[in-house]
Amino acid sequence: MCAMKVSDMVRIQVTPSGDRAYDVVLGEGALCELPALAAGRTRVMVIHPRALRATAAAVIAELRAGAGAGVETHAFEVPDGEEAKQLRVAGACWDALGRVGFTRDDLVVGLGGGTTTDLAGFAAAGWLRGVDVIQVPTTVLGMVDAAVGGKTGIDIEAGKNLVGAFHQPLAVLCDLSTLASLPAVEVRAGLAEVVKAGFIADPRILELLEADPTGSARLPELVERSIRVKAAVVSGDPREAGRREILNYGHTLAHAIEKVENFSWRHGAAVSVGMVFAAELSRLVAGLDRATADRHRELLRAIGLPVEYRGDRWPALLDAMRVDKKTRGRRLRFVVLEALGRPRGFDDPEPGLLLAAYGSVAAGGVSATGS
Ligand SMILES: NC(=O)c1ccc[n+]([C@@H]2O[C@H](COP(=O)([O-])OP(=O)(O)OC[C@H]3O[C@@H](n4cnc5c(N)ncnc54)[C@H](O)[C@@H]3O)[C@@H](O)[C@H]2O)c1
Ligand SMILES: O=C(O)C(=O)C[C@@H](O)[C@H](O)[C@H](O)COP(=O)(O)O
Ligand SMILES: [Zn+2]
Repeated sequence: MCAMKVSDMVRIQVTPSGDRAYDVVLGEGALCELPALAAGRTRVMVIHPRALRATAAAVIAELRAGAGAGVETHAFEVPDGEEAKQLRVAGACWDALGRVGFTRDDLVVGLGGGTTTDLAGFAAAGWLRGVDVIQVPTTVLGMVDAAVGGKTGIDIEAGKNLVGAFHQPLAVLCDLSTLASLPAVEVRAGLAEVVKAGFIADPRILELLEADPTGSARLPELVERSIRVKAAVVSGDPREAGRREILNYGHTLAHAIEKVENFSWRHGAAVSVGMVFAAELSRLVAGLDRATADRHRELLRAIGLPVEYRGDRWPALLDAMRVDKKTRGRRLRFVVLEALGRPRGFDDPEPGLLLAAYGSVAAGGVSATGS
């Protein structure tokens, strides 16, 4: 795998205050940096989904060849998709680490999409109260968002990502060649978080996607720009004491949709609907101009992402939003845009305004009493 010519890598530093700095390495062949980073460890556990069984085997072979004879390598397979982010799967990871006698100077590698990196990061955060993890995202969404910034966690019955930890990785290796096998529907899901980065901080992203909604012509640039947005935000506020919440744009409703749909919706698809809703709320409560609000729907639709959800689900969504992490007491909190690139928090919108904003995404009109 690493015998091929490795192109120049882009390196983006994340400097979380109070924690060690690390690089996000981006480019074709970034994975080839893993053996050197793993050298000197006694054990490496590669946590990967079923879909990446062959890639994991190749990574293990590279580690055996390049990390030194003393490194013992293990692979642990987890389910594809959101099914991996469950307590019983985290428990299975910890049992696997226990079986091989994983110690504090050993290394976990999270190889896969955002669900895998969230799970592997959480497993690493919990094991012996924290061991090193290197994240190797293999989806667009994982590269531009999930693997960067140290938010790890799992879902529980009460809601999405409700149990987790902040645990910064040692490095993030975004090898663009791993995206060759990624289905188009997963690329589109990842573009939702790219669009988010565009609206909250980097409007050039929106122009690039408007020119080519598949993103394919300029994917490396889109990924790099989005990582730069995320790296800058999490460096300033790694544990979401304040500003980091802007990365939650569109997510209050998105996480509620995911919960109401029993986690069968892709995260990126839910974020797409959530951003159309948040844009309309922004228009109603924060003075966002109509053209920028409409731009959300137009771009997300052009990409092929959903911009509507069931109108009869509003009561269930409202219930789910009450356990969002931004909620304080009984006050719901949303991220809104005052203008393009100017996000901020907004507390406790009037119920009528929330319902009106939901009207902008409600297929078949809103039914406030629900089904
Ligand atoms: N921690 C964070 O900051 C953060 C940020 C954004 C999203 N997330 C989380 O990320 C998750 C979504 O991540 P995702 O969209 O990457 O989904 P995912 O991890 O479910 O991956 C999508 C699917 O593609 C498969 N896959 C992964 N890489 C592949 C490849 N290269 N080729 C073929 N198949 C491949 C996976 O097995 C899965 O079936 C959600 O749980 C979301 O909450 C976390
Ligand atoms: O990194 C962050 O901070 C984000 O909010 C990024 C989001 O895209 C991501 O979906 C995150 O997992 C949501 O976090 P949560 O704290 O709302 O669960
Ligand atoms: Zn997200």
